[in-house]
Amino acid sequence: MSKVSVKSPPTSKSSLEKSATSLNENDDPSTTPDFIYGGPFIKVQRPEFMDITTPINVQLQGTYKRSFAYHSLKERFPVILTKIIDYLSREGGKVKSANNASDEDIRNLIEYVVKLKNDVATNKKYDLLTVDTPEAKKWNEWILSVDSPYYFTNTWVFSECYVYRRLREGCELTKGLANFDPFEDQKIKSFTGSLEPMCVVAEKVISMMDPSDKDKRKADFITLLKLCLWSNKCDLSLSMGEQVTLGNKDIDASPSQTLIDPIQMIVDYKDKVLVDDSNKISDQVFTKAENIAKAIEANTTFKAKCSCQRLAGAPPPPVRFHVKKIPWFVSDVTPKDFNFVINQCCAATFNKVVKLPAEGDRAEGESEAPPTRTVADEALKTLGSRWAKYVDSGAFVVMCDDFWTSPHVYKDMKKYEPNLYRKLQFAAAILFKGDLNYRKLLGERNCNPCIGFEPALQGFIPAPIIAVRTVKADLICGLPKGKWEQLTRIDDRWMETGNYGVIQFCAKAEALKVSDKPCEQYGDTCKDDACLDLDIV
Ligand SMILES: O=P(O)(O)OC[C@H]1O[C@](O)(CO)[C@@H](O)[C@@H]1O
Repeated sequence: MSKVSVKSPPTSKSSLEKSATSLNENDDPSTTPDFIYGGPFIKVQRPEFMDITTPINVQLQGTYKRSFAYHSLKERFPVILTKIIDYLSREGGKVKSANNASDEDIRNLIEYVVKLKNDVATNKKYDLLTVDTPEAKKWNEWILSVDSPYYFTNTWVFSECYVYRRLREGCELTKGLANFDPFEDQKIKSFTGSLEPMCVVAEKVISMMDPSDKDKRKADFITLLKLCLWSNKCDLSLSMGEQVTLGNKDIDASPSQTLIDPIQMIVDYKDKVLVDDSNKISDQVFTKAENIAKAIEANTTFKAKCSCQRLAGAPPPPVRFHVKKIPWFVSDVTPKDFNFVINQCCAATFNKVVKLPAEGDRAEGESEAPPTRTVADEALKTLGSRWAKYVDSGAFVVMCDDFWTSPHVYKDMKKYEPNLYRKLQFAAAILFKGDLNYRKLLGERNCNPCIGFEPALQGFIPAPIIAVRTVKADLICGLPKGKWEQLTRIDDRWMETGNYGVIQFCAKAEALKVSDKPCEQYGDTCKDDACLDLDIV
């Protein structure tokens, strides 16, 4: 079996530049240098830090001291960055030999991350990026265009994305660590620590591949959506790098542990799904899929058309995975991670006898030995091989557009990346997984939790949108009246835990208009004759 390999993009490097003035939350704005330079009578207007949660209809930001943005910038980022510093200090030898790097590279990167950590914690001004790439130049334009270029007083999503982009620059500026992934070790541990639930899920997925009737296929699709939802709990940025296994049990070799069964977890967590559009999604995707299948059988020539009726090029392949070009939010997938997962599944070795939970009222330890189950790697290896074939045949395509690692929210894609918006228009549906995607779908705006999903998207609907998200940040939409208040009364931090989820769907689609941005090739908008694929972001 040839190893799967989707290409990673090139990187480049240059020297570091320093600049900083800072506003600390305890500083009195009237005594900061800007006030003095501005002359004794020109008061510098800066957003104050307020001891409140994020107000309704404003963007998440670190100045609200009871917000998750403030907690993340003040408490979580130092932990995430300290883990990298500790790892480089402890495992520098391993990192050096794996990357053909020098002691100086390790020292420079540690120094860079220490400065970054201090800059975030003390609310320094953003530094400009100094690597000389077109993408870095775009970042500098964005940095120079924000109203308040400080970690706590700019939107949280910009500051958070900026920190991960700076981490990348720290690697790019070294000689030997240009391709080093500071989160690789944590991601590998997370994978190997999840082999048991993955083997359990693989057996279920393999069973779905047998020929079956439409109702069973739709039910299976809904099961896959819910597996996608709850696997999102395994997010290393939320856990700050601590290993998270589904079912939250330490996995050890002895059979004393009961089975970690994500399929059962879907049932157990049923009431935690606050919005469940999975039936509507399943209907929409199946209808589209059947139309495509009929068209293919009838040898239809799929044409992607501009509204000027000229061909806009061959339609895209069926399934597209939009991954991240650089290491991002700790557990986000890069092309290298995509290859790793498929190759590791193909070569998985796992075999364990686990106890099944005691049934009925028979307490554990009664005379009969509790039932057990052998969890083995066969199904996972079969699935891995099938996925490898899909990559080789082009049925799976991996893409990593710069836009996904930019600080922009999705309603601004038409402005910053209209061709990506246009590419997405071909899709039967676009599945956005995760909390950061959800924040960007909602424009990082703490909207009224009861407004519908479509209005919350603020015009970002290149194709039908599916959002599958465990709730990890303080914004949400589509809740039934009173639900938000009910959950907040029980636990006012419920939105930061990952213990609740939504599966939301907007069936509408809105192609780029000429007023948005003419098609570069044909001076008009592109429309597609047939939706061919599912985009997974
Ligand atoms: O992997 P996901 O689900 O996008 O999680 C990333 C999200 O998790 C956090 O890192 C922690 O809540 C957020 O800052 C970010 O929105």
